Amino acid sequence: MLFHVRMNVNLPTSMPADEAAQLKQTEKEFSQRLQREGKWRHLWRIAGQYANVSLFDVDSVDELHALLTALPLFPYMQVEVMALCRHPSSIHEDDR
Ligand SMILES: O=C(O)CC1=CCC(=O)O1
Repeated sequence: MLFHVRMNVNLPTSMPADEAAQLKQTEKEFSQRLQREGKWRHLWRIAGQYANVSLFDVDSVDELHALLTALPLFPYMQVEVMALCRHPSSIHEDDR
């Protein structure tokens, strides 16, 4: 199942710089593991914003929820999810 996910990150300005850097590093390692596993298919920065657009390929909504809520930055994110299905005109066989 494919999901388009937008994540807006809002770290508190009061957070110490070393704590923010550690969180971002842990987030990076977590997301790169999921990318290598094929669960996090694409990850793009939204230009000019501390936000990303991602494509997840998971087995269920429950799995997506578990992955998103396990993100180290999750407590500081606003997350929007759109479920995707195959477009009849798509030429990409893996669009499902
Ligand atoms: O920087 C972000 O957009 C938040 C994030 C998600 C995965 C990652 O490595 O950083």
